[in-house]
Amino acid sequence: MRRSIATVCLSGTLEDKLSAAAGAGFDGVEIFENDLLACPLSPEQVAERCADLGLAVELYQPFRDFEAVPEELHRRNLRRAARKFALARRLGADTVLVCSSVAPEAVDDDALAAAQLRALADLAAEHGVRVAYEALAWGKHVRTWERSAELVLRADHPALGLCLDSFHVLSVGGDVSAVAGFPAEKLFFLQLADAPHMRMDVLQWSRHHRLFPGQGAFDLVDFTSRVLDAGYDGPLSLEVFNDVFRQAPPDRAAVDAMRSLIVLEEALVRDSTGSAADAVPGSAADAAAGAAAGAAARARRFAAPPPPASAPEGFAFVELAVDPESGVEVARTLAAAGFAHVGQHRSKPVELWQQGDARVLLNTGPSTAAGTGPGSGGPAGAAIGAFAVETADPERAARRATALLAPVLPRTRGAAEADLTAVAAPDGTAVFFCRTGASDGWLGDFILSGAPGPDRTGVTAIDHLALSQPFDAFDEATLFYRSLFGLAPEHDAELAAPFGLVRSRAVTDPRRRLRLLLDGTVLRRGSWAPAVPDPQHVAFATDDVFRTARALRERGAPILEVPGNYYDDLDARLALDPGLLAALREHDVFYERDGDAEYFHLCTEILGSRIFFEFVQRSPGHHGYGAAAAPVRMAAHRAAHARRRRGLARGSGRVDQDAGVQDAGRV
Ligand SMILES: O=C(O)c1ccc(O)c(O)c1
Ligand SMILES: [Mg+2]
Repeated sequence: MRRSIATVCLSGTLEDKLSAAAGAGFDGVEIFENDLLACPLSPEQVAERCADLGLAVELYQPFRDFEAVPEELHRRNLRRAARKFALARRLGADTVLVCSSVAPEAVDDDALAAAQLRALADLAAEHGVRVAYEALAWGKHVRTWERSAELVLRADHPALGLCLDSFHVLSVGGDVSAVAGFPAEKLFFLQLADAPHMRMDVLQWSRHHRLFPGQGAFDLVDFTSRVLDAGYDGPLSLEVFNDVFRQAPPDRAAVDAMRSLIVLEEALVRDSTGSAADAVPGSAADAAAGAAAGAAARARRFAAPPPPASAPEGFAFVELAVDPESGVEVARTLAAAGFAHVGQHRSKPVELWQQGDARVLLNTGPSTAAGTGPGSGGPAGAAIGAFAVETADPERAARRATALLAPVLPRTRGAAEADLTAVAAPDGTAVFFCRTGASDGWLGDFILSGAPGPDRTGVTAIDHLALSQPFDAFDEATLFYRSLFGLAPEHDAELAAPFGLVRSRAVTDPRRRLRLLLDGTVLRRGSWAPAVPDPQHVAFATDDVFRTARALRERGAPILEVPGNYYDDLDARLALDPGLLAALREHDVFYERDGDAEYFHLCTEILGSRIFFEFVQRSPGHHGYGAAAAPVRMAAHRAAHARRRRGLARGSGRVDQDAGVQDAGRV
């Protein structure tokens, strides 16, 4: 099926948008009126540009406030429509979108609405175009797709059909199951948009917060499959009004959009591998067989899906880009946590440190990270440059990543070194796919100088990585990490942090082997900024957080000091055993409880410019990430940072009021 994108999804001039759409591989576009009005090219030149770029002009839109009005206004509306139909022809578009009226003059009269739509369709046919009629969720009288469908049937004209837009249906809790009975030849256009659940005015929600499929909370697989199974065979067209995408680089947004369609199509055909012959009698099995048959039919209409995700087994390693100064501090802290320097890369200035199954690479050379994110370029100061996902089939995982348009990073490697593919995540982090146990695996690139020592500090593995996301890239990053590894969002939190709201979203695989925490600001940050911009952290799992805390303290690691108020509140809220409370307080350990399941975490101060380590002890039933304490932690990091800058010792009390402010954004 053809893949299309509305120009409203992308930032820039019409020309920017068209080249971005073509660059991402779209087959066509919906041209928005405002984009055309502001464009110096004539409609013919736009048509020519689209043809040169290999883009079909699938639709021109929107034409507003047409139906069910007094006769005099109807005549004027027809004149207006004639101009737009002629324009659509000049653009090479054969379909014009007409959205349901919001005009105060519109009356609640289906017979009148249908008659006027029929007149409109007559006019369209004279111009050689069609009208796709769409119910806006906030239309004056026509708000549901069912009502727009009734009008289309009642008007009964071959040049009049339906435009279904997932947002207008799903935002108000509608569903399209009844579309199965609607004539397929009148299904003219399908617009797809996702959105997060929000409780707000539906127009505002639609105009500001739509997302590409897979980035929000709507069930677009169900929605789209019903429309396709009803016989729709036009393009799948993304129509996303989003304040962030409107200011994001259009080339990247277009790739993000294309990735969302590839993943949606994959989900639409996924059942096709389930064989109907395996079905046992019974209604559930019949339904499953029906779904499988539907998916098989759909599969014939789509390009081949990407190779399936290879289930993640965990983190093979995390690589920290460090400069000589921060490198010393990071290494010292790792050593305090019981890590040993167990290997040296054969050709690069990269050290391998290990404790339990937690492996950390310290890279003092050029960062592996892509040139796009905050971890890239310039002296690292210490940042997460890369991480590697352990999987049984790293080659397939890499093929999936490239099929999902993840940029492959150019890599230099010495003779006989492992051929690892790395792709760049939207935040610039390099992502590798590995099989640690393999004879030709990545460990072979290191000269191993010994096993991790018997130094038991409790650290067993990497629990999760927290990656801060550039403001523009949060939703893109969610989709990227989800789709590459088959992860799903587990938690969404909005934290009232000291320097503004922070979004925090955890994504993980069904077995919770790979946990990623994505953080970003809710609003673009101004000049008032934290002393530690965009901190990232590596959270190590420990089986005894107090043992880890003691080891760190004895060896002089910079443990983050937690304010006493935090523990007083903990006591008030949870009525903890006094012994436990005292231990938490003594060791600067944060605590969270979910039913009987507990989560302990302790942090270091910032090492270098933006990373810190966290040590996490979770009971098996706890799937959180310490969100409750995050604002306290952020303030504590700022306090510690300011104190350090002033050369003061831990516990020296109040922070210099100016320290974090005047040097905001710098270290
Ligand atoms: O917000 C709007 O006005 C608008 C316009 C055209 C559409 O296709 C749509 O879904 C919404
Ligand atoms: Mg629409």
